Amino acid sequence: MAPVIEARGLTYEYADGTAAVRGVDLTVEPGERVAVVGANGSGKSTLQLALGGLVEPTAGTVTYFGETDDAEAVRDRLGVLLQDPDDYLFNTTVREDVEYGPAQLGHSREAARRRVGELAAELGLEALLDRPPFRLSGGEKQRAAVASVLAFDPEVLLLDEPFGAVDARYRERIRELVTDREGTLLWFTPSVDVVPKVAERVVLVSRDGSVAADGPVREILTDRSLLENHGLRPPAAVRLFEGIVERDDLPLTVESARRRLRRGE
Ligand SMILES: Nc1ncnc2c1ncn2[C@@H]1O[C@H](COP(=O)(O)OP(=O)(O)OP(=O)(O)O)[C@@H](O)[C@H]1O
Repeated sequence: MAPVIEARGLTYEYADGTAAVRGVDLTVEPGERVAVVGANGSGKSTLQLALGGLVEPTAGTVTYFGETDDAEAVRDRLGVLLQDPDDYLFNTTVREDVEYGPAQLGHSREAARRRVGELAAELGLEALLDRPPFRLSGGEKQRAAVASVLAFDPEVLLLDEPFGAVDARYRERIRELVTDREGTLLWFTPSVDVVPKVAERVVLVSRDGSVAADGPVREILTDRSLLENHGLRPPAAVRLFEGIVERDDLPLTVESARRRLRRGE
């Protein structure tokens, strides 16, 4: 099967000359779960826009499904969640916003309603569906935006900081909704702690917008000097056990660190 996304020499410069993405080569295979991590301002959001076909690259190419360079031709297969939930919520009610995607794709009204009902229950939006989106809190807006992207069940999800202002309970729900589904995932975030739970591969973006490293989660998240050189640090569980157990044995999540402590290893 052809790669879902294949970027070659992908570069994006803003009008003021800021080169936010530089010469990125990235191949994402069907079903892969990739976390794109990097410090604030390293270019993750811009990379997401360029990979999602929402900005025209200044140089380089992005090919989708081995078929086309035109993101609009595959728009219904890409679920792009931007960092700012206000970009999604433009209808009179939250319900209309969440139903918008499935309706655009010609799903039956009944199927759309059912899917929206399921997502609303999962994401605690039921009481909010008939409210205007601008009356929601930051975390509620973020949950509604996540629901609107998941509602049309795209083959590829490109999520920029989907946790945003969301509290711990709904973070867990969003994480489950996203990882329980089949399909390809690109999760863009400056916080590495969530990465082992959502991805098996990490792309580390350098402050100059290029790719500094691309590899398995364990290899990258246990490399303190690599992460520190790029403005990040290892996850809490790694920091706790660093120097106490071998690198290959480091727990990557707090949950596995806790299990380790319980067993007294
Ligand atoms: N509209 C714009 N015009 C000019 N420069 C911009 C614009 N938007 C972003 N930038 C710059 O591009 C660079 C990359 O920004 P981007 O938002 O892609 O980074 P990021 O890694 O997503 O950051 P964060 O973790 O803070 O969300 C930064 O230097 C930023 O200041």
